[in-house]
Amino acid sequence: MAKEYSNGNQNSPAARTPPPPSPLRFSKFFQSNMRILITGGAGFIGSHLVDKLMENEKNEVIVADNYFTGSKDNLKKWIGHPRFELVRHDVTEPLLIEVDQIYHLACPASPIFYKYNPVKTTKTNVIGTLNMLGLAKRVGARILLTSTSEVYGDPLVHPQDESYWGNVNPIGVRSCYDEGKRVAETLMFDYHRQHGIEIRIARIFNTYGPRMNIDDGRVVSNFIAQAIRGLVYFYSTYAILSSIELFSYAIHLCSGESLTVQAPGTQTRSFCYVSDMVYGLIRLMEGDNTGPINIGNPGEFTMLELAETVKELINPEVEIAMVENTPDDPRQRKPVITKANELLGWEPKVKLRDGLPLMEEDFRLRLGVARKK
Ligand SMILES: NC(=O)c1ccc[n+]([C@@H]2O[C@H](COP(=O)([O-])OP(=O)(O)OC[C@H]3O[C@@H](n4cnc5c(N)ncnc54)[C@H](O)[C@@H]3O)[C@@H](O)[C@H]2O)c1
Ligand SMILES: O=C(O)[C@H]1O[C@H](OP(=O)(O)OP(=O)(O)OC[C@H]2O[C@@H](n3ccc(=O)[nH]c3=O)[C@H](O)[C@@H]2O)[C@H](O)[C@@H](O)[C@@H]1O
Repeated sequence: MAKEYSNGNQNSPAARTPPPPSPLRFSKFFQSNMRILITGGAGFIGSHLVDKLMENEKNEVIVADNYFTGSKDNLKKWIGHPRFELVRHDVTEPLLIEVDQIYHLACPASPIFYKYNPVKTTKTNVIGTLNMLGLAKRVGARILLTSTSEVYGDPLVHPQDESYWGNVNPIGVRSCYDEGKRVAETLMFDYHRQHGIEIRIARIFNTYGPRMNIDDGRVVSNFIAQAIRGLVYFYSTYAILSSIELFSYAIHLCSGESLTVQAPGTQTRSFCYVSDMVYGLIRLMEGDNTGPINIGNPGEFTMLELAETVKELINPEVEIAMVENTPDDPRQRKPVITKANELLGWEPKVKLRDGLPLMEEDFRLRLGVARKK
């Protein structure tokens, strides 16, 4: 029987019937494993999601990624595993594959990277999402889109709940990402209403943790790398010139890296640790709600507060420098997570002060800088 959808195309009830799952699922000899596609699975959040989903022996995980901002390194522990496959694939091209669930993450997330080739970013969000919805429709898979708090733009409502429609510049340098994700959300709901596709939309707020690209450009990864690199210079100089400490310190101040706070520094963000995020995404995929649902940590910090916290926890010697900002930078951002709480039973567990040191360990390892004894 045709399923009823509140905003569906009333002229075509047949079009609203969800597509049947692949007949393979009912085959006598077919394994009952859940086949899960993660687009963008070689990236920061995607690779943590892979780790979590691979813990369940009933899951087969397939990653499709073009490695623009992701890396095989993030998945090296799974390469060769019988329940894991890695495909070099650009989502702007169609993908023929048989799966039960699709976590659609593919899209550069750091402003530096999504602004690098804005036309490609829009294509990834629009054509890429269209292709993944086409795949979901063909095989009857459930699809989750990782949308973003950037759909709220420079919000005039604070904090932001899901009913807020946002304040987005449609022609600015960030629009390829913000408007791209907004169209991606539109496509998700139109496929849901028109074709009965099972959809889930997560609006992710700034997420941080191990495996972020060191030169990613996002604020937490920048500050941690800058704090550690500041130390390298200080400690190596200190080691060579230990008898003239003052001279060494002066060189450090002149040449070491500073924490680059983009002006005015009073803009706020809310930072969610990656394990909390992954848990939220899985809860959303497994639950009954389409969303959109905010997933983020409501703890709100100015960028100056974040810099002070990184300085205190990682390198009390590092300087904080005020630098020029980029256009259209949102001035405030904090999620209302009542929906996630009530509908998914989800809330974040890791506080910023606990998450930053976990990330520091990973950055030290990759930068080759041990903590000073
Ligand atoms: N990290 C955050 O704070 C945050 C916040 C809001 C939304 N999100 C969303 O979550 C998702 C993952 O973000 P992330 O922080 O892990 O970013 P990331 O850049 O580390 O990962 C994105 C992945 O997508 C891949 N990719 C990019 N374009 C592609 C294409 N055309 N075809 C195939 N693969 C492609 C990249 O190579 C990379 O592996 C993105 O959709 C992003 O918009 C992230
Ligand atoms: O959570 C989200 O929805 C979005 O958040 C981020 O976008 P943004 O908040 O601009 O992230 P950052 O580049 O980390 O910037 C955060 C703030 O830090 C500031 N910043 C950034 C870098 C830096 O070195 N110093 C600094 O002060 C920026 O001006 C900005 O105000 C992500 O990069 C997007 O992918 C994501 O969709």
